[in-house]
Amino acid sequence: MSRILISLGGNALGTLYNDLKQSVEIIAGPICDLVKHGHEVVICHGNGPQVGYIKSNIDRGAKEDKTENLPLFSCVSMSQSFIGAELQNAIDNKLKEMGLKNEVATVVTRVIVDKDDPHFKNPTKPIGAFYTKEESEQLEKAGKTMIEDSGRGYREVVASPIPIEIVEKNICKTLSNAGTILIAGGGGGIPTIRTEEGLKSIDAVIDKDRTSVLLASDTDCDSLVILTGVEKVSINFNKPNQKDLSQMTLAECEKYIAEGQFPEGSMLPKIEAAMDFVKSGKGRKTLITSLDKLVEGMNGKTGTFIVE
Ligand SMILES: Nc1ncnc2c1ncn2[C@@H]1O[C@H](COP(=O)(O)OP(=O)(O)O)[C@@H](O)[C@H]1O
Ligand SMILES: NC(=O)OP(=O)(O)O
Repeated sequence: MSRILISLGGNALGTLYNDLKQSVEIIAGPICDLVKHGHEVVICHGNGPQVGYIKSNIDRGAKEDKTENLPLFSCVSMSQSFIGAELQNAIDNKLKEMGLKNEVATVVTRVIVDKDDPHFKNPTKPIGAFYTKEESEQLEKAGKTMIEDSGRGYREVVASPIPIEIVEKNICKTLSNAGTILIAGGGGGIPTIRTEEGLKSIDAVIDKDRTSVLLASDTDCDSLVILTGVEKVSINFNKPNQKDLSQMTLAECEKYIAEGQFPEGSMLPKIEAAMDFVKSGKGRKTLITSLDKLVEGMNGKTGTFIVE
């Protein structure tokens, strides 16, 4: 039996509400299967598309309907409860169907960051919708920072500081030790700084793969599985000479990072998180694969394993 941290990609969960509904259904079965076979599961999910949509709807409402505007960190909190609740429904229903008595809970999670983190000055986290080049140029003129995102179109990017500490780490450990299927650190957690007046949330979107490594350590997970939009990590991604990889050692990861094989706003944080997890304990591996390949990947039949 092992305790597995499953990190679910925000883009892999789907950009639209119906995509999200379908994705949570796809993933609920294999997660409950793991539980049935005696494993314990901790889930961390992304929120890139969802937090962008929440923020732009709130911005539009504030402009057109005279409703109040809300900070980005509030939108991160909303994305945690919104995605968490969808996951809880899908997992709960599957648990009942399989005759399992485990419970599932989402913890609203704040994550400490450094207010002087240089990432605040250099936005790298893509959020919201994908735009054409022309639309992106218009949005840049309106003050947004835009990037080209892995051949999928142009997206707004926001600051993504490095997560330092999960505020609710003891609660997460207690719930996990009690056999609860835990959903925490959603959207990378609500970015929060320590000030003389106390804790204060701050506008940014933390990378959930980096937060997953902290959560895995806080809840004593022995495996990390990163589920995203591709079955395998590649070199020369999206080029005619693309090569899909079944395994990468830490040394190979370093080499490919130095070659610029992994973009900052998408695959790079996953590889760096995977490497951090592998380094955190002897014999640890990280699996990166797609949402629908969790079982095959866990059986060693597909995906990319990052190993020592
Ligand atoms: N070298 C690479 N190998 C595989 N996928 C890559 C690579 N470089 C960029 N990508 C892209 O990165 C995506 C994963 O990043 P992203 O969509 O941000 O993740 P998430 O699913 O966590 O939201 C993949 O679906 C793929 O489109
Ligand atoms: N917060 C975060 O990492 O989201 P994505 O998984 O959508 O990039």
